[in-house]
Amino acid sequence: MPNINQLHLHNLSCQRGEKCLFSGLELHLQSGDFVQIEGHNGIGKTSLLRIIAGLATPLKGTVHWNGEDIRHNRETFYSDLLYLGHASGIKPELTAWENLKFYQKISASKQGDEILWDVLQIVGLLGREDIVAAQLSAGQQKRIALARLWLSQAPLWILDEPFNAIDKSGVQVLTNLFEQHAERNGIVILTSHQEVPSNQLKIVRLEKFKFLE
Ligand SMILES: Nc1ncnc2c1ncn2[C@@H]1O[C@H](COP(=O)(O)OP(=O)(O)OP(=O)(O)O)[C@@H](O)[C@H]1O
Repeated sequence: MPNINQLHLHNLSCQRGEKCLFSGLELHLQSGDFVQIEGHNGIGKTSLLRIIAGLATPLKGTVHWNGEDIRHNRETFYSDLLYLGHASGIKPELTAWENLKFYQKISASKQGDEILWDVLQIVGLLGREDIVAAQLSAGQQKRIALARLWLSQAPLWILDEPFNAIDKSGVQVLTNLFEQHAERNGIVILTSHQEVPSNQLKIVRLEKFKFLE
């Protein structure tokens, strides 16, 4: 039986510029949770994801991963985390294949090339693997970035708008992957401006924690 992973956000407040966006945010998540952070444009969804990923500092509060404050335990936390932000993080001068190979190398994966072909097929880029990313469409570039999800061993996935530029069938394939990841002891936290076709999804409404002046 694998250990249960736990993420605990305690009393989080966030300030951007002069403005306090949210305060007193409490959230306990554990393996099996597939969560969407919801709220209107500008409420602070990206800011919250960046705080959870340790990329931004909250005004107040803490993020604990498996009982440890992420500020005191960065190495373990980052090896357990896959964060995909708005920017795709792919290298435009490399081909789709080279981008995946590069990711495989930096994540010290022991998997061989075979899985890269499988993943290229799943994300619909087989046959386009030799084209440099800069010459692919926005949706195809996004698919290269998302292909990392199939190569990742990290239990915690934090995904900012993973469905942007992705067509309807792609949204379904990704949603199925997120459900499977949660079922396999993982945690998925995402934002999305489109509906997520899953009945396993839990919604966290950021309005509930909006800072009222
Ligand atoms: N670098 C920055 N400096 C100051 N304020 C910022 C900065 N980046 C964002 N903000 C402000 O912080 C607020 C929250 O931005 P954030 O991107 O977290 O919102 P969001 O809920 O993800 O929005 P969207 O749905 O439009 O993606 C916005 O009002 C924005 O103007």
